[in-house]
Amino acid sequence: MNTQLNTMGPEWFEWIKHNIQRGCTHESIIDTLQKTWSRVESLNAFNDVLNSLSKVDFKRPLIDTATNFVQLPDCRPQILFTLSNPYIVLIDNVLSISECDAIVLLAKQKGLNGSTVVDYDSGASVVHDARTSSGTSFERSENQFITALETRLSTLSNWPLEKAEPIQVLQYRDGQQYKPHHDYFDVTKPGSASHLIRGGQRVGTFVVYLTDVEQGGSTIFPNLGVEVRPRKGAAVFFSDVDEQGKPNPETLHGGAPVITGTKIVATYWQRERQFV
Ligand SMILES: O=C(O)CCC(=O)C(=O)O
Ligand SMILES: [Fe+2]
Repeated sequence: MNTQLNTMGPEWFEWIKHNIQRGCTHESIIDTLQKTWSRVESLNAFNDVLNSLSKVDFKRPLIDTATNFVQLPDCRPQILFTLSNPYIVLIDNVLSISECDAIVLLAKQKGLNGSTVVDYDSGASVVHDARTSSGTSFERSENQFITALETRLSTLSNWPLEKAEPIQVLQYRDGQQYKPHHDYFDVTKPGSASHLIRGGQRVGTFVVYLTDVEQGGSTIFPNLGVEVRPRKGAAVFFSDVDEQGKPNPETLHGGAPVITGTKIVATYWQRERQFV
């Protein structure tokens, strides 16, 4: 590890770029960097170079909203609302009522535990009063309902399911909420590096409503004055990044407290690259 007060000079960035382009494994590049630099310095530099390479022709998940319905092989979701910047789309009939019930049942059978948030400094998952829901996560293609949901969301947004995190199910009741936050990782925070290395930035978020809620529980976008009320089987999608791939602070959003009823959602976060 580097003990002098050096910062990584441009020759290191060139070296990383050269090695990525000649096909070295990411692990081997990071291992070599760590012989001279700390883990966080190494991961940050590596992520910076990888990002600068992928931004040349940046693409993000997008939903085809040319027509009001999207014909998928096994269902026909309906577009109800769009906003261009930040890019938000509200889609109804992503899941049928019985599919919602099946996913809720499967999630409850697994057991719902206190939700966590990412600690900015360490990157660890920690329980925090900003997020009081409970939840569980499914492995990719864990069962027929999860596979159907992942396939629909990836087809709808033209983004392969390999570039997404496994689906999580969250439950909120009696005042539980998720205070406004961003889903993207703050690249200036040391705790982000260990997340970014697993597939790059979060570029798309789906929140799929698995229950109707009597009162409260909206997905809120405080900077936009937009509030999406939960509707069983519907989903809200938003791009966490702008057209250039830069994290978009206007995507600030939260889950408002549930006042009456139970809100259960499935979340699906999409990454720049394959999620590992
Ligand atoms: O519950 C919601 O409406 C939003 C959930 C959310 O923002 C998240 O899980 O990151
Ligand atoms: Fe979120």
